[in-house]
Amino acid sequence: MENPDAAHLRKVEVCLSPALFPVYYSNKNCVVVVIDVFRATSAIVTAFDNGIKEIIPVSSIEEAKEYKEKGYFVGAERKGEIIEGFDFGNSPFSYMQDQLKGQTVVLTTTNGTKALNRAKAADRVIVGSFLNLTAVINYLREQKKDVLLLCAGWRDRFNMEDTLFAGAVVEGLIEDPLFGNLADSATASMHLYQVAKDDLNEYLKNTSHRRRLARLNLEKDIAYCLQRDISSNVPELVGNALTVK
Ligand SMILES: O=C(O)[C@H](CS(=O)(=O)O)OP(=O)(O)O
Ligand SMILES: [Mg+2]
Repeated sequence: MENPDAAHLRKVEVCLSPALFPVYYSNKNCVVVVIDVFRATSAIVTAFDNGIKEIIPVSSIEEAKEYKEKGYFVGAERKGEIIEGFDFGNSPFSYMQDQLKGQTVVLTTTNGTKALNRAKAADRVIVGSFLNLTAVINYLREQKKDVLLLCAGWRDRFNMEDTLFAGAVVEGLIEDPLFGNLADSATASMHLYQVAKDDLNEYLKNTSHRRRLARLNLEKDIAYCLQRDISSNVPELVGNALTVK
């Protein structure tokens, strides 16, 4: 493909924490990719792979309780653990159950669902994880819009795993010269991914979230979430619910 006119190049930016969400992307003709690799967005992608109809992300435990009282299946997690009284937390393995096929599920998590709600103001909001990496890149290349990769991070702070995924998407996007307007955050994330990509598991061994989940005996979840391209689903926020086409 020929190099497009510089004036028409698409912007690609990485937002390293929901607290830094740039106003520029609110109500704008762009795609926001919400990223919470450990574990919310990996669980969401897995849920759709298992035939769940839709997921309603909510920020607070109170909202989740209201849905629970109405009879919905509700996943609720804080600090890596299932909140008492709910059906499950945010382990991808919880979303592989047959009883969830065709169902609406409500989800609240420490970081991921908050980032999703923060992104709502944008024109299009999709969900990314290593599980659907190439599907996300292909979606963005088809849309040809500006791209914001929003890392859920941890409690409004930077984390490594979400930034690495953002870097992987940037690396995939720049094969198309249209995506030639990279913010410094996009270039830095891509360079980080290029250092880590041959052994993500090893590179992430001494990171904060990894230590937190390892303490909770969630190594199996980590190994699952670091698989690349096992899903072709790209969940998209339509109204207040995530669905797939
Ligand atoms: O369980 C997770 O994966 C995390 C919990 S923690 O607060 O980072 O320990 O939640 P998430 O919202 O999926 O980042
Ligand atoms: Mg996380």
